[in-house]
Order: sequence, then C-alpha cells, then structure tokens
Amino acid sequence: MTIKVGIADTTFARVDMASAAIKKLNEMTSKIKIIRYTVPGMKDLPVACKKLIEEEGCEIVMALGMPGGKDKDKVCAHEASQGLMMAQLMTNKHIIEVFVHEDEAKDEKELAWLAKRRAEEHAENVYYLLFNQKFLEKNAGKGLRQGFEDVGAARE
Ligand SMILES: Cc1nc2c(=O)[nH]c(=O)nc-2n(C[C@H](O)[C@H](O)[C@H](O)CO)c1C
Repeated sequence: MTIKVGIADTTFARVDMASAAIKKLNEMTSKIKIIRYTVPGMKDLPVACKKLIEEEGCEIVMALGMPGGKDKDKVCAHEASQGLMMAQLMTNKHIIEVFVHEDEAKDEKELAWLAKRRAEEHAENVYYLLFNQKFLEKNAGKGLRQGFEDVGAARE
C-alpha cells in the first residue's frame, strides 16, 4: 500500500528544503508517494497543508518555510505556526513544521547546510511517525535536535 506524503514549501525560502526532504524520504522507503505544493510564503503554508490532506489524501505533511530576520518576519512565522497548529487539529493529521530562521545561521553557507540538514532530519521523523513509532519512543527524552547538533539528555 502506498501512503501519500505532502511536502509544502515556499518560494520565499532561500534554500530548496523540499528537494532535500523528498530525497531523504525516497532513500528511506519506496512505500510512499510524494505530493509537492509550493506557495509564495510561509503564511500560505497552512491552507496548502490542509488541501494536501483533505483534497490529495496525504497521511502526513511537511511544512517547509524560512522566516526572514526582521521583526515582521518573526511575527509572520508565529502566525504561520498557529495556522499550522490549527490545520493539524482540523484534520487530525501531523503537519511537521520545518522552519529555518534566516538568522539562525552565521552566513549563507551555514544557512544552506542547516536548512537541508533540518529538512532531512525531519523527513526521517516523518518516516518514523509513519512506519516505526517505536524508534521515536526509544529516543524520547534524548535531547535530539534537527539541524544543529543534538544536545543530549540532561545528566542526573
Ligand atoms: C513579512 C513576510 N515575511 C515572510 C517571511 O519571513 N517568510 C515567508 O516565507 N513569507 C513571508 N511573508 C510572505 C507571507 O508568508 C505570504 O506569502 C504573503 O503574505 C501572501 O499570503 C511576509 C509577508
């Protein structure tokens, strides 16, 4: 049985995170069909994700976006994030938010690396949510991070 996975991304982003996520998912399994939906910016992602779920039949969706470094971009990111939460509750499906803030990286090279790495690591999470939830359970509380280094579990 083929499971449909939605990939929503934006033209605003400065890195093609969707291609990195799709490549990773296709490397991990042949049991999925990817449906991609590109929108202008992150505030357009919630409805794109909802349409991927309700109209395209996706079981899970990744929402890939890049908030800029200005205050108004951060407000937009918060609004987009709330929209994504709402879309999850309305559809009862996971939407894995993969936002990379432009000011998280020290330069363009690091931004490109970080965005692709975070997209790949969240693609792995999508795989585990679909096919191997026990793997996530085994890693509960381990301080895993997507993109930069894991921070690890707190020492007691
Ligand atoms: C201010 C602003 N900042 C961002 C951003 O940092 N990242 C992003 O992806 N999109 C931004 N946008 C565009 C909105 O998300 C949206 O695409 C437009 O308001 C059209 O609906 C806007 C308007």
